Amino acid sequence: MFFCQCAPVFPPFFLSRQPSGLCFLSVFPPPLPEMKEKNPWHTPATIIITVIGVIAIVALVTVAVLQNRPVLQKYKYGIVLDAGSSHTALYIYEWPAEKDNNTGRVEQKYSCKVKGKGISSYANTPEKAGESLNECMQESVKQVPKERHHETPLYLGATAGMRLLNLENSLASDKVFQAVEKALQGFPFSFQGARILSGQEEGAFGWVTVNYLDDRLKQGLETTGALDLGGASTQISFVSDNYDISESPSNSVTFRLYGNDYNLYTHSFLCYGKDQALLMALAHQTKSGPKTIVDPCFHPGYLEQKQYSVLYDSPCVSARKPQNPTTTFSHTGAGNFTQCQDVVKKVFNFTSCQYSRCSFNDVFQPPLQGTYGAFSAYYFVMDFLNLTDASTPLETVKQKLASYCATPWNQIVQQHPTIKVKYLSEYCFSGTYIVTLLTEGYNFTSESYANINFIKEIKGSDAGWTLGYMLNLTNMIPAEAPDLPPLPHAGYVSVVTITALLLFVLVILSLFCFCPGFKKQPHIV
Ligand SMILES: O=c1ccn([C@@H]2O[C@H](COP(=O)(O)OP(=O)(O)O)[C@@H](O)[C@H]2O)c(=O)[nH]1
Repeated sequence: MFFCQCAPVFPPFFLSRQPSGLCFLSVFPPPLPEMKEKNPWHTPATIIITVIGVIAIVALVTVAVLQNRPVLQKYKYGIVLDAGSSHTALYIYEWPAEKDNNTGRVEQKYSCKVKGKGISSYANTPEKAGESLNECMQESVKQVPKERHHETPLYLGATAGMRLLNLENSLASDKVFQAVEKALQGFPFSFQGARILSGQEEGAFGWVTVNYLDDRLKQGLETTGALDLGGASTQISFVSDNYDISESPSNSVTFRLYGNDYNLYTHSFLCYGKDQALLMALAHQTKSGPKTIVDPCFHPGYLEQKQYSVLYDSPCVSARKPQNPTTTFSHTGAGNFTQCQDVVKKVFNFTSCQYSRCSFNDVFQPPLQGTYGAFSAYYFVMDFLNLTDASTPLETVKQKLASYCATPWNQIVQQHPTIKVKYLSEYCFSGTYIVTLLTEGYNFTSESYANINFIKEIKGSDAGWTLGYMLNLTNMIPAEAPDLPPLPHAGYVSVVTITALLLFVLVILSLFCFCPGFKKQPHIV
């Protein structure tokens, strides 16, 4: 055997012996004996487990997501027409279709103010009452998806204007309803009828609306009282712990909503809406049929010729019509808040009370309690006067009103060129009436006045009786609290995902710890 003794050399050169036995000088090192590192994670068992694990997790999470995925949201709708004394308003409500019996939140989608006056003003031309609704109704047809038209309930509720017309002339009131029903039946909705709401319903449904929108009913929180001021009537509704129903059962409305019992005090004062109250205040000043009245509730410099026949054309004042008055009278303003309050106080009867306590006109009222939402004309008037801020003390409200009433009429007209003169002229009276009704009438003090919030809407839905009315007629508020899933959708998916991942990690760890093959160090073959 011939051996080539390769002499040692210095790097970076190497000597390598070829199979022929010859030695070569090279810059490459001679190959080492073959070294193969085996990764234990690359065993077939691990790969199969990993693939199965990943597939299982993906499948689990997919099923969880798909099973509980909120289906493409579909909505249901309801339409309510509020036929008030001064105007009619239409509201469309919507709610998630799959939750219409309990948990779904009903929201106002659209509102439309009907042009012209309230339906009661069409007593002599009833067909026009129906026609007046067409524009808003046609818009509703566009607002509600076509496939929902036939199942969308449509209600018309009339309030104090129609209550008064019904008292005055029930035949005329029936004809107005016939015309309105005929018009509404011509639309593709599910018309559920037109009717006059009782004052108690108006008060109670206004209370339901406010507390529903505030989420107080579902959560069983202390409720908010509701103060509604219309043109022809006004309502006060609240829960009082000290309300003994037996003292005045006619003021009590009981509800069981979401598993809670409510004993609501409510009263509606017909003729004490701000328009009828103004007529009553004028009637007090024109008892003797004068040619001129100097009215402290109108601005200095205000002057308007008014007809006695128009002034007394309402059941709220007709009985007080003076004997043989002139045809017209001059209505001039004096702009004095304190004197205006004295005039306003005359429309209330504070002297007789057959109960332990009263508001006015011998009407029982339990002690005031909690906070109140004051809406409709309460809001319109106080918003115009810039007095909606709940932090404004009652004394400041009175001072601001006094200053506003004393402002000369020509200055007021100049400052508000876009507001109709008729409405503009009445804000001094309306503001004074609101403060007097709340303090002298309902007994709010300087302290409790701070609990009144003047509101137009809550979370995008108007405050008023219409939403509560629809919720009631569609059984949308259950008597008992609905059984809710313990977790919301997102929470459910998260829990399933995290649990699946934990399980996977656990399986891999246990394989690693308990299967000896997984512990082997890399080995050299
Ligand atoms: O944008 C508005 C809408 C209404 N009002 C007044 O608010 C009262 C609302 O009365 P509604 O017709 O609702 O009367 P109801 O039938 O409830 O007595 C009337 O005095 C209206 O003049 C207002 O000042 N601004």
